[in-house]
Amino acid sequence: MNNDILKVLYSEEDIAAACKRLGTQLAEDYKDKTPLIICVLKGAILFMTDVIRDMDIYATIDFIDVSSYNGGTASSGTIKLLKDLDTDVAGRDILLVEDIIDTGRTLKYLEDLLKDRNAKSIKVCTLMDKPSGRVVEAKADYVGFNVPSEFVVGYGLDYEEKYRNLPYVGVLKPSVYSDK
Ligand SMILES: O=P(O)(O)OC[C@H]1O[C@H](OP(=O)(O)OP(=O)(O)O)[C@H](O)[C@@H]1O
Ligand code: HPA
Repeated sequence: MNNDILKVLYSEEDIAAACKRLGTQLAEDYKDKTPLIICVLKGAILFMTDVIRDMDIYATIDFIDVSSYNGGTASSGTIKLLKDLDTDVAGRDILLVEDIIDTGRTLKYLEDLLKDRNAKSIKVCTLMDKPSGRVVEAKADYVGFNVPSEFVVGYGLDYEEKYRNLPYVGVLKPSVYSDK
């Protein structure tokens, strides 16, 4: 699997430092609240489980599974809700945890859903933000890295459902795509 990687963008050490920085800031900002931390599956699974370790506050967690890339490198434009939350979000302070914001469509879909369900507040923490990909307006409150205009994999992010278990974020060799 490592042989498919052209270059590493963010190493394990880079990611650990970002998690510590963000987790510490989030703990400070939410110290007087008990937020509901929502992990957006599947991509955010590694990031969410790492960043919450640096948050010494009371919080509850839940998971929602939405998909629009269907394993490929481009957004289909249609967000499918694959698994809904178990928690009632009405009146809750929500922290959405994402791996990446690209076109912004997923985030817009989730924010609309949470507003419809009367969440008290909604903030967004993303490991990566790719502003060059934006199609709809979407903004994160906490960002680990601003990424260049490249398709990235690893640390939760996939290509054809693979590479999620890489401990770093990188870019695939072109041959991985053209071999198909
Ligand atoms: O800003 P956008 O263009 O909407 O892209 C961001 C979303 O795309 C990816 O999810 P994906 O649909 O690939 O599902 P996955 O997390 O299960 O891989 C990623 O995990 C984000 O949730
Ligand atoms: O660059 C990306 N990589 C993997 N999944 C994604 N979903 C949106 N952008 C990306």
